[in-house]
Order: sequence, then structure tokens, then C-alpha cells
Amino acid sequence: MSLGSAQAPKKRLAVFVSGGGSNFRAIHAATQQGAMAGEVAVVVSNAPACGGCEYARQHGIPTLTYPAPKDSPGEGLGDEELVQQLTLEYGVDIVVLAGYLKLIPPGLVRAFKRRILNIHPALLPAFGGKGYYGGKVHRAVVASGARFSGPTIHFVDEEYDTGPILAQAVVPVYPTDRPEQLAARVLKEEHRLYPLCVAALCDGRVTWREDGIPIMWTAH
Ligand SMILES: Nc1nc2c(c(=O)[nH]1)N[C@@H](CN(C=O)c1ccc(C(=O)N[C@@H](CCC(=O)O)C(=O)O)cc1)CN2
Ligand SMILES: NCC(=O)N[C@@H]1O[C@H](COP(=O)([O-])[O-])[C@@H](O)[C@H]1O
Repeated sequence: MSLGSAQAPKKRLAVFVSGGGSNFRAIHAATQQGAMAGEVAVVVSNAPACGGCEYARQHGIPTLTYPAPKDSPGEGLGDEELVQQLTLEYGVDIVVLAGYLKLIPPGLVRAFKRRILNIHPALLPAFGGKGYYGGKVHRAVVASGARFSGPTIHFVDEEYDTGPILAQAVVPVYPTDRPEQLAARVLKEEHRLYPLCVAALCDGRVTWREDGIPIMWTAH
């Protein structure tokens, strides 16, 4: 291998999940296929029995619980402990929220400035914020009569869904749609777009305008 072909070390990812983890699985698959200069170092969840955590355990990926489930307060990490585990124990470079349903605490947002991504299943700023997650989002979109929807990938700040948008994709909404039909159409686009965004961040192909808008540069 010539010196010129030396590759940079892979970025270490922490993936946050709360449910089935299909976006996590799509990102993990991309790391395994060499389509992303990253590796999943740890999975974090508020629900240790969820499908995403089960997938992590089946693939030998360590899991952490944050925050602690209400019915077992001793089980989970505290805010500061979470930051220490991700930075010192697992050497995490990038945090990826993939269906995670709890608020990321300010200490973690500060520790990973411009290094936390989230995926939302609607075209932010519409249909976002507290109370807008999972099927609730698609029910609101169908009820509104909107003709387009699609995933938004954005950087995470201290509020729900208000961070700078990195990428979006558009799918049609038909007036005859049931929310489940729209959810499936959007999810398919999520699984295509999210790995491309995470790969761009791993590759250093995201730059920032002076007014704080991120730009994703495609790989040649
Ligand atoms: N600091 C941030 N944390 C999180 C963000 C973010 O943008 N900044 N995004 C969310 C993901 N998300 C939408 O993309 C989202 C998730 C959950 C909620 C919500 O209303 N949650 C409920 C609790 C739901 C539950 O426990 O079952 C609530 O807070 O009352 C809104 C948006 C992840 N974290
Ligand atoms: N507001 C956050 C939110 O609603 N996120 C959404 O939860 C689903 C998780 O599915 P997954 O666990 O199969 O990836 C995805 O559709 C994601 O966009």
C-alpha cells in the first residue's frame, strides 16, 4: 500500500436508540460494508430491552442506559457520567440519534458541539418539537392535508428539533394515505439518507457557512 493511500482512522460512533432501531441497523450495515469511515463503538438507550439494544447485543456492541428507566432509577447513568463514558471510556467522536425519544442534556450537547446528528420523520421546522415523535408525526402530517413530507437530518442543540438542518428528502403525501403508509414511505428515505449524512460527517465533508448553516459535500 503506497503512503498516499493511507486511510484516516475510523470515527467512533455512539448511536442512541429507543425502539426497533432500523436506522441504527442501516448505519451499522453501512459501517460493515465499508460505505462509512466509522464504527459503532457503543449504543445508548433509555429502554435497554428495545429492539435496537437487542441488535447491539447480538452484534457484540456494548450498550449503556441513559437516562435510568422510571421503574429502576439505579440502573442508568447520570448526565455527567454519560459524557465521561462516551468521551473517556469509549473514545466517541460522533453521536447519532436514531429514534431516541429523550432530551439530550446540555452537557452532552456542549461536549459534542457540531458532532451530534438526529433524524426526524418530517420536514422541519414543520411538525417538530416536544410531542412530535414516531407515529404522532405522521398522523399530524396526514391530518394537515400536506402534500409532501420526508426525513430531516439536523445537528442537535439543547431543544427538540431546532438545530441546524443538514439534509432533507421529499416524499409525496397522498390524500388517501393512512399514517402507516406515509411512515413506511418516509422510513425508506430515512434509511437511504441517514447513512450518507453520517458518512459525510465521518469524512469531514461537512463545512459551515458564517451564518451557521451546514453544507454537506458529496463524495466523488
Ligand atoms: N437536545 C435534544 N435532544 C433530542 C433531540 C433534539 O433535537 N435536541 N431530538 C430528539 C428526537 N426527537 C425528534 O426528532 C424527539 C424525540 C422525543 C420527543 C418527545 O416529545 N419526547 C417525549 C417523551 C417520549 C417518551 O418518553 O416516550 C417528551 O419529552 O415528553 C420530541 C422529539 C431526541 N433528543
Ligand atoms: N422525533 C424523533 C422521531 O420520531 N424519530 C423517528 O423514530 C423512528 C425510529 O425508527 P427506528 O427505531 O426504526 O430507527 C424513525 O422514523 C425516526 O425518524
